[in-house]
Amino acid sequence: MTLEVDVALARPSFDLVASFHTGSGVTALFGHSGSGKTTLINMVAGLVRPDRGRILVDGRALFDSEAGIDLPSHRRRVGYVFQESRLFPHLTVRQNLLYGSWFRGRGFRLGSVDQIVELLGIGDLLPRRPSSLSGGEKQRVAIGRAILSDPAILLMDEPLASLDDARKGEILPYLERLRDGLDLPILYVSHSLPEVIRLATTMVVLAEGKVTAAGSVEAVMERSDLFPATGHPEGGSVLEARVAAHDAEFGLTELETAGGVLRVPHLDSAVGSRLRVLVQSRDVMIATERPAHISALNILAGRIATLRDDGHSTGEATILVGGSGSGAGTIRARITRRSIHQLGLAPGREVFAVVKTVAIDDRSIGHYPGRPGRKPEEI
Ligand SMILES: Nc1ncnc2c1ncn2[C@@H]1O[C@H](COP(=O)(O)OP(=O)(O)OP(=O)(O)O)[C@@H](O)[C@H]1O
Repeated sequence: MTLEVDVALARPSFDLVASFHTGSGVTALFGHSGSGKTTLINMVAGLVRPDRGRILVDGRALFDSEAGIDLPSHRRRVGYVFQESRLFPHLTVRQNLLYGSWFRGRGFRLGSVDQIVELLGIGDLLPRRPSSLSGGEKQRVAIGRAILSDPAILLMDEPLASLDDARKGEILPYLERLRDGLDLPILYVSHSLPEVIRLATTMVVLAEGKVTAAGSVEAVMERSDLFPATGHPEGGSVLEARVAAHDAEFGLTELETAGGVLRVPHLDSAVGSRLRVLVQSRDVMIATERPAHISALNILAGRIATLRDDGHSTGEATILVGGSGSGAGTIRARITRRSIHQLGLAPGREVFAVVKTVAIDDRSIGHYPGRPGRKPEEI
């Protein structure tokens, strides 16, 4: 599947000019509040009309100003999940789910209703009404309803935004199952970096109505210059990792990365699983000698590649860990300008990156899309 977007819209206080191409899996539209994410996803849905441009799904034009095409929403074959579930309060969960299927033609590409119910774990909820469901359950039903309309693409606008952390944690595995179990591309609006790292295959970064980067999550995260414009001055880096062992005594999981072993709180992933880990730059400290007598369990040896400061109080160091060449990984550390000065940090200097174990949890760990052990380029 492909999604091609090349659109422009001028509003009195806001211009949006966006162009990107993406494929299967989850494409995250990432950017800070007001960057144009909802406007863009609404253009794909047919709720906002671009001034000019084209939007194609698998080569099929949903909108093409030159050709005079502007399909109405109900003919676009898009499923839309909003921040709040927007279920019909007077219908049961079963009726809400089937409502989506009333609008589809014959045949359901994505599997049976039972399969979708099973995939989302909502079988027990079928006779209930939305008012008796938790926020996470409502969102799972809303996702089921959107899928059962048999869309060619699923649009999700911050579907976890109204949920607390516990509910978010509950729903994320279902989103991973959707991504890996259905042949359905998902355009996913988020301003949560951990969510993007966990779910997305591709990332499109928006700032002030412009696409500032688009590509694989790993490649985009390499671009530390992007993050100030996204409202995340403290970006991070994504390390490729493999589950090496579980330490039952202390409730830890050991991850092998290019830079060395990372110990993180216990993860529910089998030994051998391939993961990616977001290490946020604010969770990394730098030492010029290997620290001893320190509580942090993760000390990675490396060399400073770049150093940049904001001219005020803080700076960011990019540290190459695990040697050079293709085996190397990158870690970023956000530290004060005073520390840069006191430690005499400079590009080329050998240092140790210290990562707090508790800074990495389920929400900053993503399974590679597809079956465990597969890398994105193999899918
Ligand atoms: N109907 C409208 N008329 C005029 N301006 C609008 C309209 N809808 C949105 N805007 C403006 O367009 C800009 C982008 O808004 P949009 O909702 O797309 O951003 P966003 O990235 O989704 O933000 P958030 O994360 O807060 O939802 C904002 O400046 C907003 O005020």
